[in-house]
Amino acid sequence: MPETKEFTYVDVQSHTGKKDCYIVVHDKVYDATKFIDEHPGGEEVLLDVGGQDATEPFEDVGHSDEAREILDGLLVGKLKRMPGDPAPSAATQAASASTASKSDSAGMGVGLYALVLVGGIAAFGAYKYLQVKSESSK
Ligand code: HEM
Repeated sequence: MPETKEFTYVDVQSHTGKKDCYIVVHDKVYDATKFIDEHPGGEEVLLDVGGQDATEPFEDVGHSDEAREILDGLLVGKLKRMPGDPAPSAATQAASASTASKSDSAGMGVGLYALVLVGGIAAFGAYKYLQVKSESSK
């Protein structure tokens, strides 16, 4: 069962060559060796991330489902994080940070609507109040 095989970051880091290239995406370890020559995005980019966490560059490209299927086929195991490893969660964090900022701006949008709504209600209230006042002063 290849999925259950665990690699430390140090294990992965030793597979950086064109004939032996492991990459990490979302904490899973993939043997990209066979795919290097076939990669539509070129072999350079894969060699660049050989032995490293490629979650961020992989996701940045917006790879298709087909690309993800190919990736699944290259799975050799999962990453076992050790204390002191470069935190590839930085990539995950960056990804979640951008999601967070996206939801933040969504929150802003909702806040803006709420503001317009509250402003509208206040204006309507003021209008009614003035109307009643002018009625009573007649
Ligand atoms: C083993 C991991 C990877 C697999 C299986 C893979 C697979 C693919 C596939 C199938 C495509 C064709 C378009 C698509 O279906 O989305 C593609 C395009 C591309 N990939 Fe990857 N990719 C991998 C890793 C990476 C990484 C780490 C980068 C880093 C920058 C990268 C950069 C690109 C680029 C720039 C394209 C666009 C090429 C073009 O449209 O001219 N890929 N990849």
